[in-house]
Amino acid sequence: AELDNARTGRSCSLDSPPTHLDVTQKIDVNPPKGTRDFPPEEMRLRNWLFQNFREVSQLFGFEEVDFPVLESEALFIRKAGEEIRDQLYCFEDRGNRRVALRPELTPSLARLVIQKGKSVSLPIKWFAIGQCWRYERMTRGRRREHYQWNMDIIGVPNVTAEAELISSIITFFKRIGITSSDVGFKVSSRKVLQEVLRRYSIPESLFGRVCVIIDKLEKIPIDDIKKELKSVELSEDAVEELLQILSVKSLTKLEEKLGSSVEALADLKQLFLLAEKYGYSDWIQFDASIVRGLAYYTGIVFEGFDREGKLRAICGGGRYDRLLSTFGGDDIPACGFGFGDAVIVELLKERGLMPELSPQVQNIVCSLDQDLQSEASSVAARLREKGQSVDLVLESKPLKWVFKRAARINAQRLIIVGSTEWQKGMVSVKILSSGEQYEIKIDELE
Ligand SMILES: CC(=O)Nc1cnc2ccccc2c1
Repeated sequence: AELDNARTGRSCSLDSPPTHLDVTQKIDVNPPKGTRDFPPEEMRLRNWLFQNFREVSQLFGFEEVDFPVLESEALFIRKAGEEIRDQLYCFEDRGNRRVALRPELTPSLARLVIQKGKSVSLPIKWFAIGQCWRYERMTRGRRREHYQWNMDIIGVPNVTAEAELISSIITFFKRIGITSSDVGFKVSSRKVLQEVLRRYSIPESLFGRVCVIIDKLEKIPIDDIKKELKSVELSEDAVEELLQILSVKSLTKLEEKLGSSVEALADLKQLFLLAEKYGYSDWIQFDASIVRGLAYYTGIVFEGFDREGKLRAICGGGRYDRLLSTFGGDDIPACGFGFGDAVIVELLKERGLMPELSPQVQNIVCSLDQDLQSEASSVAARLREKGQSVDLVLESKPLKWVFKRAARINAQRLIIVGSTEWQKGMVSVKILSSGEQYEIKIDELE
């Protein structure tokens, strides 16, 4: 059976994990290709970033949610030629189920909204911070995982929802020192594309695919774009008109081209008016070429970009009014955004805005005398009961060693349990920043 299991690959490589007696070859201590460890310093930066994500989400009254990193593959099978589909980290589990590591959070959120159905009242305002995965050939040496912050508003049809989402991202940027001279938002609406396709009687069913192709503008040669558009039966004229419209950079020009009756125009005008009222007009600009690469967007789309043009999009989002109904749910309007943990760090480095995060501990407690180790433990316990953080030195070490460690962990106070002081029911304290030193009764210590 064991051999059989091993052959079919049903069991992991070893039935029992190697014990200390089994070590023959050294294991690879690096994490799997395209993935990262988070040692303390990197973890402090990640926690700082996520804390800001959380505080902004709560400032906007959003509730936190989360979902399994593993989902049914069916959640992400969209036939629109999206890159996210080509790189799906999917496999067959031991129960022969097709599953995937989530490449994004929105489909899981949609699934949970439908599952909750009538038991949650609209509008829903949820946020999540979750690890997302992709499997791409390591030829490109890119990462296979990243963390995404998502905020979504479900059940609000008008653009006040998109205006609110953009406001929350700007609030985040401001909190970490990024201004509208560092970053802007390109805003458009897919209803512009929809209108052009309608005028050339292109079937609605091709809408998602056309958007995915258009999103590759500036990423692949224009001729390939034209070829791909032709492959979805767009006529020469339709392609020309499409590319014409996409180069429009002002709402007035758009109105000239499309006429004032188009819904896209009304949405965009209202969004820019709301931006004015929020006070973030200088952060956003209309740019018809913005379509985003996810097939399910149906209306306003936006992306945060670095004005120096060195980095890839920082974040992006938009309206996806049809996603819930494609999952068999009711026709509920929805919009949201995703904000990755990679480009933002590059931007902070570029702008010299990386935070100085060092480990902090209030006390380091040690005993200089082997027999007083347990007394040191009781002092540590006492301080911790009072909510004081303590790094307890767990084996007898020379004072020089303790000072070195105290400096490394940034301890504020050194508490020494020494026999002479202990006889008097006291310990000696040293404030490491000032060097001030004094003795204190144990039960006065706090
Ligand atoms: C810059 C970066 O790490 N991007 C990235 C990394 N991993 C991903 C994984 C899933 C989907 C998108 C991803 C995007």
